Amino acid sequence: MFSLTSIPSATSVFSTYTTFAASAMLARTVINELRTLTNQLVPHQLQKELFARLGGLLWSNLSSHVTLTVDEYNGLSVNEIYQAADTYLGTRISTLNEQLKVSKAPRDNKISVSINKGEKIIDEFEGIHLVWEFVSVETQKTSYDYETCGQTTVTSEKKTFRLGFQKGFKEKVVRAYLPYVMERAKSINEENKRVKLYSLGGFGEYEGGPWSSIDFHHPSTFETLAMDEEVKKELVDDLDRFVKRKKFYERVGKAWKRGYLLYGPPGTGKSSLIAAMANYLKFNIYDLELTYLQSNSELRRLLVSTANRSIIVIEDVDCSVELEDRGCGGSRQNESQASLLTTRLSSKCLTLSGLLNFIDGLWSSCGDERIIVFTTNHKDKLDPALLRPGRMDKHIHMSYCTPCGFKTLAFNYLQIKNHPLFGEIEEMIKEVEVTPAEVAEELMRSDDADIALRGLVESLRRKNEKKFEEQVKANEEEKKEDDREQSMDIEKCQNKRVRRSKTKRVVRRRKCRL
Ligand SMILES: Nc1ncnc2c1ncn2[C@@H]1O[C@H](COP(=O)(O)OP(=O)(O)OP(=O)(O)O)[C@@H](O)[C@H]1O
Ligand SMILES: [Mg+2]
Repeated sequence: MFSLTSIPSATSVFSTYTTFAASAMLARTVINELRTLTNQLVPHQLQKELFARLGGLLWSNLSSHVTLTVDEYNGLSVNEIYQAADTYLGTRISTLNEQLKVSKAPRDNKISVSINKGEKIIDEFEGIHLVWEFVSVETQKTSYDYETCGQTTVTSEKKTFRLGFQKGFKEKVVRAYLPYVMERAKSINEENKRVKLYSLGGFGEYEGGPWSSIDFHHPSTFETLAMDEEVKKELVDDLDRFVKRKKFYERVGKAWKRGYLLYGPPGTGKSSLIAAMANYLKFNIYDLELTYLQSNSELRRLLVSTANRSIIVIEDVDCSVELEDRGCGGSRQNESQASLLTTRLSSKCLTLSGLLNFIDGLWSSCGDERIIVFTTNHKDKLDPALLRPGRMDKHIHMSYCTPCGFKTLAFNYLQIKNHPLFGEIEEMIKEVEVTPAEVAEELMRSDDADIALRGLVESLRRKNEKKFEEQVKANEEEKKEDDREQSMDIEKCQNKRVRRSKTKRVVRRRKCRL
């Protein structure tokens, strides 16, 4: 991965010092002193020149130091240390670096800055002074091209980072500093990561496996989500705790997995909440359509090919599988029919709780964090086994819009925190069942807050009237039903009375005969 080159010591400006540590300390002190002094007296351009020369002088003259060479490629495979260094050093560029490169990938949001050939970056780690240098060597290869029947010249660039430090720290640099650089690079990459949406089927970039992906640009975040503030905070805390608990899950011997069941009427934000979770954690989303599945082995293959730090989503779980007891073994005969769920195309039984067990077994062996989310509009239709405690870790109810939710939406869509119509709207929202999606639709109708809010008041009023009419109708129906039952009762009573009087007459006649 990297090679070690010992550079022989040359005549040192610090030759009076016998230990490397002492000379390094002195060097640092001198540099710092000079830095303070020159900051006050010497112009910036001159400073750079001075430090470049002094740095070079010190490094080449220290009694002994080591240079680690980190090539971009290790044979045919990429060198992860090179990649990590490239990412990490992007954050260590100082005002003294002047030869910089900038780049931006087509779908990236950020411009990345890196050092150019020959530039040096100074770093400090637990008292070790380190100098990184970027080296790039262009090589030209001439070969015979059979297509053009002539010579072609291919230019390739061999990129390397050289890391110099005092020899005595070799162990510490390899064992502590480089892992630190890799760890930092990982979190920088996570911060800049683009979330991807993976689906089964044929859209997006096909990456060789069963999933194809597209960049996920859903704008939903926890700030824009209209939901009970307490539930929201609880969920964010739960996610934070979950991602930090690798050791805990290892200790208790459980798969590092968290399951959420989101339930509520259409348009209350279940899918938006999943998007907010993915954006918050920077986890990719895998949209698992159970109806596509042909067999359990296919399910296994799909789950195995999902990457770690991801959210597996099974939407509308009450509809994505058919309820059947066809093809199930004897042991399943006792289970309620509702708990037997088979995929449409499969003749094998697959219960959702079984699916969870299956996932547990699979993921406990790979040790990476996964989240699984089920959504449904009808919690009551779900497999009771799935609702048992311990199956899904959290059940989250996405409700109709609340006054508080309305304020969040008004801020999202109109950037307002108050308005004379707010009071009236909040009162109406308490009375009417309106989804956040419906409120959002009204608020989107105009950029003018007055117009948009008046439109919302109107639509809430219409909804209220409709609700009132429906209520009146329902009351009338109920009354009709009551009347019908009452008249049936009267009829029954009359018939009974007739029967009873007939019986009495018969009894009287019998008595008379006696
Ligand atoms: N709670 C919410 N907060 C913010 N916006 C919301 C919320 N609920 C719905 N919306 C808006 O309505 C649109 C539809 O919502 P979404 O798809 O998240 O609802 P859903 O509950 O998943 O519905 P379904 O059950 O039909 O899948 C969203 O794109 C968003 O603009
Ligand atoms: Mg949805």
